[in-house]
Amino acid sequence: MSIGRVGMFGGKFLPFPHLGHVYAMIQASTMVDELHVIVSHDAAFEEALCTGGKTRFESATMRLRWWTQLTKDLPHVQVHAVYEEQTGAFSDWERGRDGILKAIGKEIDVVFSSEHAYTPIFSKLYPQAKHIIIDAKREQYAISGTKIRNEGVMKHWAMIPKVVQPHYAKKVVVVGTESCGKSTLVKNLATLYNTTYVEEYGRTFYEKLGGCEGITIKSDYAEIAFEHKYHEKMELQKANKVLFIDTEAIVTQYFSQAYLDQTQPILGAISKIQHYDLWLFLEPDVTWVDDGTRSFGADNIREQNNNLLKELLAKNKIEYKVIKGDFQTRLNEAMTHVDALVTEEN
Ligand SMILES: NC(=O)c1ccc[n+]([C@@H]2O[C@H](COP(=O)([O-])OP(=O)(O)OC[C@H]3O[C@@H](n4cnc5c(N)ncnc54)[C@H](O)[C@@H]3O)[C@@H](O)[C@H]2O)c1
Repeated sequence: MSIGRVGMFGGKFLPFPHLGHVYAMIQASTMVDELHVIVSHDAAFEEALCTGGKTRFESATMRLRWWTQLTKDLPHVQVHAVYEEQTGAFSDWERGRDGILKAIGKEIDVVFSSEHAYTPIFSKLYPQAKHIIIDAKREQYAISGTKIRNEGVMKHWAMIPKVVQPHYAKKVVVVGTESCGKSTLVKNLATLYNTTYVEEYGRTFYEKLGGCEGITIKSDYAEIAFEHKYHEKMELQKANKVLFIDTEAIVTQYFSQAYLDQTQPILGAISKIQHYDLWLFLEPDVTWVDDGTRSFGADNIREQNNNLLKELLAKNKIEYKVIKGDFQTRLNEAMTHVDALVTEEN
C-alpha cells in the first residue's frame, strides 16, 4: 500500500551503499509512488572521515554510479548526487535541504531513514512529510558505513552488493614462461580461496586451431589479449575477494617475441593500462611437460626465455614475488603472499 507519492532516502553512503542501505531503499520503494535516493556529498569532509580508517574515499560519482546500477530495474526510483557542505552537525542538513528539493523538483511526502534520532530534524526541514523508520535495530543487515570505514572492506565482504564487489576484489596474476606450473597453481589457488580464475587465453586459442607450431600470425596476439581481458572482466564480477589470473599482456608480448621475433604495439599499450594487485613470477625450475602446444623445452632455451620475460617485466617496472622450488613450496609461498594481500585493507 502506498503511504505517499514522493519519498526521499538520503545519506552519504560512504564508502559505498552497503546491503543495509539497499534493504532500506527497496523497502522504501515499496511504500511510495516514486522514491528519490540522495547521495549527499562533500569530498573534503568525507576524505577526512576516511583518513586513518581502513577504506579509501570514494567519489560521489562512484556512489551515484553504484546506486544507479542498484536501482536500474526500479523505474520509479531515481538517484541524485547533491552537494551538502558538512561539518558533521545536524545544522548542515538545512543547507542540504535546498539542493535536495531542487534535485527532486517536487514536494516530499515521506522521508525514510533507519534512525529515530533523525525525527526532530526531518520535522523541522520537511514539516509536511512523514518520517518512516526502517529497521532501526539493523536486524536485517547488521552493518554501517562507519563499521566498514573502520574495519575494512574484506571483513564485511558479505555486506557488499554484487555491483560494488568487483571494485574491491584483488587481482592476482601468475606469470612465467611455458610449463612452469601456472595453470595448475591458478586453479588450485582459486579452489582454495573459493573464488574464480581466468585461464591463459592463448592456450585455448591455439587448442581451438589444433596446434601452434609454425601457424602463429601477428594478428593472433591482439585477439588473445582482448579476449583475455574480456574474461578478466567477466570473472571479476563473480570473484570472492580475490581473482586469480593466468598470464597478461606482458607475457603475451613475450610469446610474440619468442615465436615471431616481433613486438606488438597494442600489447605494449595494454601493458601500460592494466593493473594487478599482486604479481607472482614462477621460475621454470620444475620438469618440462610437453602438452602438444609447447615449444622451447631445452634447458638453455628455457633459461634464455625466462630472462627475456624478466627483462620485459623490468622494462614495464613490474614488481613481482618470485615463486620457485617444488610444487608444495610453490603453493605455500603463493598462499602466504595472497593471505597478506586479502587481509591488507584498501
Ligand atoms: N539535508 C537533508 O535533508 C538530509 C537528509 C538525509 C540525509 N542527509 C545527509 O546524509 C547524512 C546521513 O547519513 P549518514 O552518512 O549518517 O548515514 P549513511 O549514509 O550510512 O546512511 C544513510 C541512511 O541509511 C540508513 N542505514 C544505514 N545503515 C543501515 C542498515 N544497516 N540498515 C538499514 N538502514 C540503514 C541510515 O539510517 C540513513 O538513513 C547526513 O550527514 C546528511 O549529510 C541529509
